[in-house]
Amino acid sequence: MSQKETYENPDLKKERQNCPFNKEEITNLLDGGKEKTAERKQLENYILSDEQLKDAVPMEYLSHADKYAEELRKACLLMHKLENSPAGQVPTLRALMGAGLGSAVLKEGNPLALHYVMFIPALMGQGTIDQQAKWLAKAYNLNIIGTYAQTELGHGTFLRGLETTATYDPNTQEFVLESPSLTAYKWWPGSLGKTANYAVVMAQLYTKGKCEGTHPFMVQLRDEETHEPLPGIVIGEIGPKLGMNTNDNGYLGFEKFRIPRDQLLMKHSQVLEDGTYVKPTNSKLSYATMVFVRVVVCQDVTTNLRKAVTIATRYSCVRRQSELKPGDREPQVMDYQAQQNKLLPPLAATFAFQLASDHLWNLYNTANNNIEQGDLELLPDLHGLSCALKALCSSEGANFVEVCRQSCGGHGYMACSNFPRIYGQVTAAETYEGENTVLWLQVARYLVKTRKEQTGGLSVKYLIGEEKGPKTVDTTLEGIVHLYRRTAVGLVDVAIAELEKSGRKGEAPHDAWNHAAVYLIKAAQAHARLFVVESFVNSLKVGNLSAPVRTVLSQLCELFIIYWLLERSGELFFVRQFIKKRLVTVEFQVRTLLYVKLLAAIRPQAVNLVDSFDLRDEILASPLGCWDGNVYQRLFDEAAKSPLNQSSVHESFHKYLKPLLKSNL
Ligand SMILES: CCC/C=C/C(=O)SCCNC(=O)CCNC(=O)[C@H](O)C(C)(C)COP(=O)([O-])OP(=O)([O-])OC[C@H]1O[C@@H](n2cnc3c(N)ncnc32)[C@H](O)[C@@H]1OP(=O)([O-])[O-]
Ligand SMILES: Cc1cc2nc3c(=O)[nH]c(=O)nc-3n(C[C@H](O)[C@H](O)[C@H](O)COP(=O)(O)OP(=O)(O)OC[C@H]3O[C@@H](n4cnc5c(N)ncnc54)[C@H](O)[C@@H]3O)c2cc1C
Repeated sequence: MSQKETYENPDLKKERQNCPFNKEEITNLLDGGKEKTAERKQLENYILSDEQLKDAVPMEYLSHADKYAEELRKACLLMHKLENSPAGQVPTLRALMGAGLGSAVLKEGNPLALHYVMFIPALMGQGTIDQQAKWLAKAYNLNIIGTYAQTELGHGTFLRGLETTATYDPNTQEFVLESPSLTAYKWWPGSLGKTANYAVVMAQLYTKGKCEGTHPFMVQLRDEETHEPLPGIVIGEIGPKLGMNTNDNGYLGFEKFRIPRDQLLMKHSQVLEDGTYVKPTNSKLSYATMVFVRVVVCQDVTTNLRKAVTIATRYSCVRRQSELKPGDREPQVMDYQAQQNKLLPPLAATFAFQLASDHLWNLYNTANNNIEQGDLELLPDLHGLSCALKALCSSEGANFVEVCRQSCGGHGYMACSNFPRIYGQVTAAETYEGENTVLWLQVARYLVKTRKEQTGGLSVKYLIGEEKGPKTVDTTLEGIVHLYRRTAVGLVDVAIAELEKSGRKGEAPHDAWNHAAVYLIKAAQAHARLFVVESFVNSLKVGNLSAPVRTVLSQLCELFIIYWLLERSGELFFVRQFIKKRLVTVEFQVRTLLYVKLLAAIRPQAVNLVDSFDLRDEILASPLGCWDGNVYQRLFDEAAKSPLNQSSVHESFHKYLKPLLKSNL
């Protein structure tokens, strides 16, 4: 453990005794190997021991502007620390940008995040070699700080509807950027409000009088010395949000703002000096930065979920409430089956999401290397899978975080529990980088196309040809996975039947699509769940796991896939064969029995499992989830920090309350 205190709550101590598996083995598995664990720990010691990176007062008590200034101070200090990092610059940067180590220092949001997460990836993915040579070193050295400015006040989802224009002027060989209306103003880009002085801006490219669609442009926004907005740039911050308040999301307008021709990022398409437009091999290549972030979001959400589950699980073993057996001592709330039903599925989900995200990350790297060589074959599968997993992990993740909060009763509602921040971050991921419903519909488009044309990538191969496998109840893991597969195929077929029905009624394809949306979304979600479940089951078949670790992970895997099946049992009714063979009822009864048994089997290992995540107290940032379980003392200590507790009578008493008390109303 990273920190062993002298005090350890006796209930937690008991939970940790006789752990049947080696926690470190799971830690290493999640980190990606023993060396990676050692590297992470070394890095955490390096960063978290720096007194200057600690908060003097909890962020909640600072004003909006002070919060920003304080997080920016720490973000800049972190960047200085990169140079001497024991783990090397790149691994340190990665760790600092995510929901793990970075969030222990920058709790309200990193004002430099967009620079690393989108601006640099956009330069790499969209810039030519020459453009990269010109800008990348400056960006890496932090001589310039950038963001990704795409969304506008009027349009975020519908990129073809963006209004910002970049019109080529062959006389001066410049593009003229213009925001033709209020709704054309960029709105939302992170770091834009106060931090960034450059941006990759997505705008409709006009040349020779023709619109060629949205393209990425490298744009300087602020003076490199004074940081004042350049003439023709209207810029500001959009104000407080549900969470991530120091990411300084901003707005941006252009008033006939000119940039040189070579600031169109021209890796995939070009505008020649005379204004001739050269098309990309695929018009969606300009969307590639979003694909990258969707992949990363899955990992980030998983880390956040791990934090929420650790806090709720430890607290649930410390918290004693009510009566289980009449007259007995109040039990740990974790001993209620109802509490296990809340917390063990999200615990299992952390493993399921991580394994699926690992698969997606591998696909991303392979596809990206191929794209660099001009081979776009994997692009549709990458787009389909990244949309599916981003939408699934963020939506399920946000629901699970909220359940974790509720499982901590009143104390879970305290800001210091850290649930509000974790929730704020996870639910943001349901919206940014493609609103989830919109992404589900993109996935459905790919599924329908695959099923109809009988051709598609690896993740949709099961939709090609007749499905095989047992048609009766089969209680093995393989049997359950097959049930997921049949449900996913069945729902795609139901959606296609719905589309065809509307077609026969004479509806145009776009109307038919809109009228089948409920079915299409269900099909896309079933597909995403199938992928996660298959990844979990297949991952347990390979690898050098010790028998005790394999046992507990298999239990979690089984629990999770049964949990989802029961949660979504309604969808089985859409698949006609299941009803015909009365499969639904049998499935439901058999699985519920097994599910309840698994809750009881995993319960004794819950604390050991979250311990194996090896999340330091600074990362959990919650009195409820600390390793030592000293919950009540820590809650008291947090309350003592409230400015309202710095005097016994607040000055407002004399100003307002006393006159009221004396007024005899
Ligand atoms: C820290 C985080 C900070 C946050 C930052 C942000 O939020 S930044 C802001 C984040 N903002 C957002 O995320 C905005 C979300 N909106 C979007 O991404 C797009 O507007 C859209 C994808 C919804 C539709 O786009 P559209 O109307 O242009 O397209 P269409 O529907 O007509 O489909 C045509 C074809 O293109 C295919 N295809 C589509 N995308 C891709 C792709 N990436 N790759 C490959 N292919 C792709 C699609 O499959 C279809 O193929 P088919 O069937 O013909 O073979
Ligand atoms: C925290 C945060 C950070 C962000 N950071 C950035 C950033 O750095 N850079 C940037 O450019 N943008 C950023 N964004 C913007 C973000 O990408 C958009 O908000 C997002 O893509 C959703 O677009 P929208 O706001 O236009 O929603 P809308 O599309 O207006 O969604 C409203 C509703 O309409 C529905 N809807 C829309 N289209 C369809 C459809 N075709 N079919 C069915 N339903 C539909 C949606 O499902 C939703 O329910 C950020 C947003 C947030 C919240």
